[in-house]
Amino acid sequence: MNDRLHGHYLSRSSAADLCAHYEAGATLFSSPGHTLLASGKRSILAPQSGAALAGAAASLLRTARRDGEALPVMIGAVPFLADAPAHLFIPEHVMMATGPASLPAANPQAPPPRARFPRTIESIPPQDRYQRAVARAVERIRTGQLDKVVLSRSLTLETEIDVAGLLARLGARNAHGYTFAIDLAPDADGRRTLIGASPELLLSRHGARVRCHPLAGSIPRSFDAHEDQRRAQDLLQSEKDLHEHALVADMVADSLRPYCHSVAVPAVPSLIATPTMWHLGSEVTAQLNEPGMSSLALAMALHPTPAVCGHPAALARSFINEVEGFDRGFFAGLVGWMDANGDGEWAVTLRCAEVGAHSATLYAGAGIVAGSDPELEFLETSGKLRTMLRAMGLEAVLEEAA
Ligand SMILES: C=C(O[C@H]1C=CC=C(C(=O)O)[C@@H]1O)C(=O)O
Repeated sequence: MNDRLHGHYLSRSSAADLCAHYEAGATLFSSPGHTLLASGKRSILAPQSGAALAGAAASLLRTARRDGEALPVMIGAVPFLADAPAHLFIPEHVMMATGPASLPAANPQAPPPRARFPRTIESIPPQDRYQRAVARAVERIRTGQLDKVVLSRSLTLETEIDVAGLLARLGARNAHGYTFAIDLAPDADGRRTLIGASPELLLSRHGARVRCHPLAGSIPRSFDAHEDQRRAQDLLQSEKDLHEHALVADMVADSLRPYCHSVAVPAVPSLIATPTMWHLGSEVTAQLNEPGMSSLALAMALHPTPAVCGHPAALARSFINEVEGFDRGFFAGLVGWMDANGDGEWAVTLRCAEVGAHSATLYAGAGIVAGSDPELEFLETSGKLRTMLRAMGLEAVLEEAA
């Protein structure tokens, strides 16, 4: 972020202060580098197709600047599907601090909150249908019709969620990731919040410096330290996971090349740990050719990567549409912010839920390649759902949902 932003527009709070001041209706985005707390909506971007989104966002930021806003920032979420409406806005007030929004007072080892068990749990698709869809995907991949597809599932819980408490716990447990709570347009039932803790940076741009950190290839963690290490080492050597990962890292690098030079991809991926999962990750760096290409424009050029859709993308998207059985909405899209210079950070919208007044819908997916095992892929999605369920104090929901 532009250093001038520290000067006037944004106050000098600590990231922990900002997280502590979050209340339902505000918007917070936190990365390892920056935390932004926004309130009010000065202007909301009108619905746009994916191709027109970045241009319209830049133009709204220019208008805000012309109207006297010294350093406007746009924040919000873009859905998985290019033709579904994004929710991006310029807030009335933004406070920004350096560093992630982990609350020192919130101990990651502390017992989870005592939550009331949901009145109903709806799993779409249920386990048997999810596993059949994986088996069908594997067959298509083996016959050469697809290389990879990401199949996901959703879990809708009828329950009331304390969004501020949930955000504080997510921030405390995922300080290395991207924690967010985006106030969405309310529906007939009231306020809706997109909340989560994603481990995956789609793209950041600061001046000419561009960074992406694609993840793909995963295994759930174990409470047993020895077993946990064994799983991590297996993942690093798994041919299936290395192939699944390479499809994403190569595609990210190829998508940057028309706009960037010095695109660097590590020769081998490294291990990335979240409290519930091990992942393979590659930090891709590049230098931007055209200063006019904003972080959102670049992010949209990458989206959807094979970490959330598949390869080839159009075929994977139509297979997802055929078999998943629910609307992904903002899940597997992007979430983040951008300033009027085009600098910004966009994370992949993962390990998240859309929370309404009386229900929450959680999402998780897994990348399917030729070597995928349907039951292991289902267990992988359960591991990913644990990020949200553990912070909600509702891990027991997984047994019920299976
Ligand atoms: C689709 C998800 O994860 C993606 C990101 C990291 C690893 C993934 C995997 O190994 O399948 C997925 O591609 C999710 O968390 O719901």
